[in-house]
Amino acid sequence: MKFTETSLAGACVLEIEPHADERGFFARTACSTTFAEHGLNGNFVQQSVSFNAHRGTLRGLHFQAAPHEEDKLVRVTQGAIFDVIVDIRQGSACFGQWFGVELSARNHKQLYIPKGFAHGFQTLEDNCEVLYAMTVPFQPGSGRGIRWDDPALNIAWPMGNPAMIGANDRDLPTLAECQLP
Ligand SMILES: Cc1cn([C@H]2C[C@H](O)[C@@H](COP(=O)(O)OP(=O)(O)O[C@H]3O[C@@H](C)C(=O)[C@@H](O)[C@H]3O)O2)c(=O)[nH]c1=O
Repeated sequence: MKFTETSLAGACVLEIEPHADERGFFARTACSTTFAEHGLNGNFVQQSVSFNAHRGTLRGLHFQAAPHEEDKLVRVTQGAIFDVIVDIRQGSACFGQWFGVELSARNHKQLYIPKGFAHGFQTLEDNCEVLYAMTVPFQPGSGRGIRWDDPALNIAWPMGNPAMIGANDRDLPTLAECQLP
């Protein structure tokens, strides 16, 4: 696996190193030992899938409140998304900054998102399937969000206004209005 740190310290883009032959290829997508060597937590306790029928669908920006903050590893098994993280670590030099990367079934890239980040994505195609691995179990009631169009964040969503967005994501607070972990 190739690890590339993003502009937001601690968050990494991971690329596979395929062993190719006439059948196709084999590649490791996660390894707790290798992750630890890069300062990442690879001890995932849950995995979930998100299916999105329509291009332009937006989910986010989400995080879990303390003490349930989670590290996440995100990848796409069908279609393509623009995946976004926002640094919400109080005292961080990058607080309030965002980073985005295209994750697709074709490029096999993954985004490692440490605790202290809000996360969201916009689908770039119809029928996108997104896989998440998390280091902390889902805690009903601890989910928090920041509005996708917070002017202070100024995220350049590639498809513009969401073609679809969940009811819970329509009226989220801005980062400045949020109670942070
Ligand atoms: C996130 C989550 C939700 N659920 C349930 C709660 C709810 O009834 C239903 C749908 O949940 P949501 O509407 O919150 O799903 P969604 O809006 O897709 O939430 C996800 O958004 C992206 C951006 C993330 O980063 C994820 O961590 C997660 O927050 O699934 C679980 O059972 N386990 C989970 O881990």
